[in-house]
Amino acid sequence: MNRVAVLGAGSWGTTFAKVLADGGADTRLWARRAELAHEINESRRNTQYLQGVTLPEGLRADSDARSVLEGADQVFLCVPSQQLRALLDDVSESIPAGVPVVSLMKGVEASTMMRMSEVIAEAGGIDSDRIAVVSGPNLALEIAREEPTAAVVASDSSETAMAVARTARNSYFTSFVNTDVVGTEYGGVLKNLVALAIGIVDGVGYGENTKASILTRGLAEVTEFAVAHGAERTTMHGLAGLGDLIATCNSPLSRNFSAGRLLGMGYSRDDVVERMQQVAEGLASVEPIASLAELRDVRMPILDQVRAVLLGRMLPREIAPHLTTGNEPEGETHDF
Ligand SMILES: NC(=O)C1=CN([C@@H]2O[C@H](COP(=O)(O)OP(=O)(O)OC[C@H]3O[C@@H](n4cnc5c(N)ncnc54)[C@H](OP(=O)(O)O)[C@@H]3O)[C@@H](O)[C@H]2O)C=CC1
Ligand SMILES: O=C(CO)COP(=O)(O)O
Repeated sequence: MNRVAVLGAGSWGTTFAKVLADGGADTRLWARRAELAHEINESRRNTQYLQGVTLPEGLRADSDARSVLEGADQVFLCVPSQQLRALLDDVSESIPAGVPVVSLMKGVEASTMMRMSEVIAEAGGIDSDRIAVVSGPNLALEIAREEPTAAVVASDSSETAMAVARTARNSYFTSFVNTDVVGTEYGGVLKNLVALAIGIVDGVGYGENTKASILTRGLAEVTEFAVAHGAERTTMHGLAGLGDLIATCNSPLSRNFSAGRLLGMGYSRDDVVERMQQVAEGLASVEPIASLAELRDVRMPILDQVRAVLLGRMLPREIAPHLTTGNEPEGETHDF
């Protein structure tokens, strides 16, 4: 039996730990607060993050990361992206040698513009063929309720991807594999920005045409960005790209959609951050992704507009009329 460690006991870390335990793995979950670890072990609940969900017996929580990591065959990391480096600084020496290290996160590090797999390689000193990333249409609460779902596991090494996919599989959760780490990661990061945009127009009160327009143009924008950074185009049309856009962009379960909705209702960025109970990664990704887009000369009109709303330079209700780049002469804008 595989022994696995999941670091981070928020909504996704806890859900993914349940996925692994339900797939037969002996699963240890690190919760930074001892009282949360206690609740998980004693009542099989994580009431703050997963209301109404009963956690399996094969999952044990602990607030000591070192004992969670001891003897693990695979390690899964799931804290907010801005916190990953500090976590690795603390625990990387306790990660067993040679085992796969897997990112479940969907952000970039704002200060370095690095993807999570890059932070794992740099701060954790882990070889790229041991690193994997998981992404896809994976709203935590739906999976915790055991609704059938698919994800993608990507690694430079197909052996690593397959080993992780075999562990992250059970009666309600399926993992597909690929070797496009860049595309799989950027799919998860970039759909958060489109979800913010769609949340904004939903908050304004616009209907389905506006949202479908942004989602479809969002896919084109996200694809151009990811391909310019080395992703495979096909990845963006798979689970980690289109799949995650569809799941996230119109679901009240999405924190990014919900944060966008608050912006659309007129709350400021600071108000939104204060009101969010959980991490909305898109808020911290806007600036680094805008900088990366500029570096590769990729035009991202939807991102630009989300950024303008966050900076208070554009009214939320002004987003929709500028779905194309806004600068081309009439007749020179193309769809795909
Ligand atoms: N929720 C979802 O549906 C999905 C989320 N993801 C991704 O998973 C990642 C984690 O998100 P999610 O679990 O949803 O987030 P949550 O907001 O639900 O939970 C965050 C977790 O990180 C912990 N944490 C916060 N700050 C720190 C810190 N400084 N050091 C260590 N731990 C910290 C929190 O601990 P505490 O409770 O003590 O504050 C909590 O356990 C994100 O990148 C997200 O994009 C990916 C797919 C689906
Ligand atoms: O990544 C997710 C679904 O795939 C979760 O989205 P949010 O972080 O917006 O809740």
